[in-house]
Amino acid sequence: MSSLPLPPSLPALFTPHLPPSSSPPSSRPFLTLTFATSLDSSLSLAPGVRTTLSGPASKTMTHYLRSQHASILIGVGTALADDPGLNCRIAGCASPRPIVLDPRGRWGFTEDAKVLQLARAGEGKAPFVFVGGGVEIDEGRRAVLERHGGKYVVMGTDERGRFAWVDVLAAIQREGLGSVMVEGGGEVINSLLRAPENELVDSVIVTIAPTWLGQGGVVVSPERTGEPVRLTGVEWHPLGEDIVLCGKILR
Ligand SMILES: NC(=O)c1ccc[n+]([C@@H]2O[C@H](COP(=O)([O-])OP(=O)(O)OC[C@H]3O[C@@H](n4cnc5c(N)ncnc54)[C@H](O)[C@@H]3O)[C@@H](O)[C@H]2O)c1
Ligand SMILES: Nc1nc(=O)c(N)c(NC[C@H](O)[C@H](O)[C@H](O)COP(=O)(O)O)[nH]1
Repeated sequence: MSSLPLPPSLPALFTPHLPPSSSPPSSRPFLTLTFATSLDSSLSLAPGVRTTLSGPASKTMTHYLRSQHASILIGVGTALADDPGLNCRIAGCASPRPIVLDPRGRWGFTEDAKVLQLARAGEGKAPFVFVGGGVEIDEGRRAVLERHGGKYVVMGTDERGRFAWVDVLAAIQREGLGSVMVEGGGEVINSLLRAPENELVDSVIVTIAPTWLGQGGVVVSPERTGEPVRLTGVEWHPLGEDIVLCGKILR
């Protein structure tokens, strides 16, 4: 796969918003929430539809962000819709460990999944798939995953069949992964932006693309469980025709 050139100015712009390179041991991983949105707050044209929003410059930034995290997390809806690679395509950069939240065991991947193709080629890592305790794991699929260096991680779920975010972060920490870049999709982002879960978010980096996707898209708009969620310490960085918003959630 062709690699993306890293503009020399990019790292300095984003370093203040990324996991510190050396820090005292922490009780949970550093969490960066990052995604690309349209002007009408959509992530994609419809659930299950892969939709390109980032232009080339902000896409390179996303790959740089991937290189700066130990892990990258998506929901199974994104795994099913996008068949993502979840690696870093900047030459010489380390790829993060993909984590897929799949509480009901819906992800029926084969070894043709892009993330596994990349792992086989040494261009990425195989995923850790977090499944709910009640899921009957297909042994063939478990073997495929483990052959590539991935695995299933079994987790408890709440009455709605969800994982608690504190449990997700504790499991990531147990795997020795000190940081996580949460990339989407809609359910994952909205469940993390609501209070009190948003206390777990250390940094927010949003690419805003100059387009309206129209009604019917997968929208970022968290359930209102407290005060409006506002960013502070904000920086706006134009990248190509997009603008990238960085900040921290105001406590
Ligand atoms: N523009 C972007 O940056 C971006 C990023 C990612 C995905 N997307 C798009 O978003 C769409 C997918 O979004 P979506 O909302 O359908 O799916 P999603 O990726 O958020 O996955 C939803 C599923 O993840 C699991 N999940 C989510 N939160 C959980 C929690 N707290 N505990 C346990 N499980 C949890 C559940 O099984 C849920 O059904 C796709 O169209 C994709 O292309 C866009
Ligand atoms: N930054 C960003 N801009 C976009 O326009 C877009 N659609 C995504 N979507 C994020 C989601 O996690 C996708 O699944 C991966 O972007 C798939 O991409 P890869 O195959 O891993 O390169 N992310």
